[in-house]
Amino acid sequence: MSGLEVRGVTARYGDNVVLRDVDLDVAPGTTTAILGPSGCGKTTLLRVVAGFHRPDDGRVAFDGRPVVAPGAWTPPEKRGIGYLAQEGNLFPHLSVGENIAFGLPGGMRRSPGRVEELLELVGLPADFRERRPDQLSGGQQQRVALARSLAPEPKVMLLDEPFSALDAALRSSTRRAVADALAAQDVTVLLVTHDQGEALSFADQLAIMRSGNIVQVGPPREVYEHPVDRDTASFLGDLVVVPGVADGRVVRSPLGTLPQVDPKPHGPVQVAVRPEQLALTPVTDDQASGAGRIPAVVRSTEYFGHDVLVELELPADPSGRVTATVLARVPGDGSPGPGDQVEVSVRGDARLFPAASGEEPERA
Ligand SMILES: Nc1ncnc2c1ncn2[C@@H]1O[C@H](COP(=O)(O)OP(=O)(O)OP(=O)(O)O)[C@@H](O)[C@H]1O
Repeated sequence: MSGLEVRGVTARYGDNVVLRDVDLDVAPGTTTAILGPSGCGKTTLLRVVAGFHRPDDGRVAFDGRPVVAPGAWTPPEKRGIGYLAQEGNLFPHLSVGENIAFGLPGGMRRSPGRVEELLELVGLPADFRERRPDQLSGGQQQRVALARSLAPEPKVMLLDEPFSALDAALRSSTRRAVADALAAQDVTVLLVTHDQGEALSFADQLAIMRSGNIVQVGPPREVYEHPVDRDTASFLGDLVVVPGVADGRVVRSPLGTLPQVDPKPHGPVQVAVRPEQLALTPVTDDQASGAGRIPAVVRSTEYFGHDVLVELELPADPSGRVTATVLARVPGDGSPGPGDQVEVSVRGDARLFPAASGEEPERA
């Protein structure tokens, strides 16, 4: 049984169909991130689950109990959900304690000590109870808003871009505090985001959405390493793509001859790897070229501290023509500089996608 089950949900605004036959299962007590470009329907899906938008078709069930189905409709306030949006929307005239107590059935008097418990759950000291929201940082405000939404002990928690208003440093510490609090409550979580790193690090399951459809669902690592198509692959992070020719056993490309993993197409393909899959070895005059390594020249570098993006030209063809320009991501210390000769090798598996129409494959 799923903590949250979405089946065949179709939804529209007027004539504009924004969800098309969406299916999604979230196991009880786990977190699923929905990731997709702006306007693909993420928030609408959250609104359907919450009961703020009625779908045209399909069903939604919590712990096997339908809340939307043909002939069944549970209003939002009876669904047992918590909702945390981008701005926590705390009541500015109430103290932190009063804000949290607002979410408690019967208020603070009925549940003595519960406000302090919830503050501790979200990693804030008990004396924050007396503060006003404007005496808190953005991240602390989001934690209080989370404590307020967790107060009624929801079964399902919906998070709509809850960290996007925070700066980078606050975002990662708030994200960790929120993840810990949610894990301790054993709540089923649906997170909407268009931050790839957030989706990959926060969730147990990742659902990629495009134009109202879920195109891939799986553990974050699997989706990152085995994306179903090129759009999904590039949406999740930098991608190096070169043309290649596959024979069912190996694929030949400017990145060398690489073993084929499933699927095993024949003929022209696009060969895709992540920049961090490209390993660089410096070339010295007295050194013979290593097996499986492709000579390349560094065109430029971009320094990010923890790593460096190295732009490389692969002059593999005998005429000296540049066959491809690719990016490698290497550790920040001791990376090569512009004009350096290096050798490139591919670590791990390359993904193969159908050749772009009209593109002539180049043979390495
Ligand atoms: N209340 C509304 N009335 C009419 N159209 C709407 C309404 N809300 C959203 N839409 C449209 O529905 C589509 C999906 O919107 P939705 O907000 O679900 O996308 P999203 O993936 O959450 O986008 P974003 O990441 O930008 O928040 C968009 O084309 C949007 O313009």
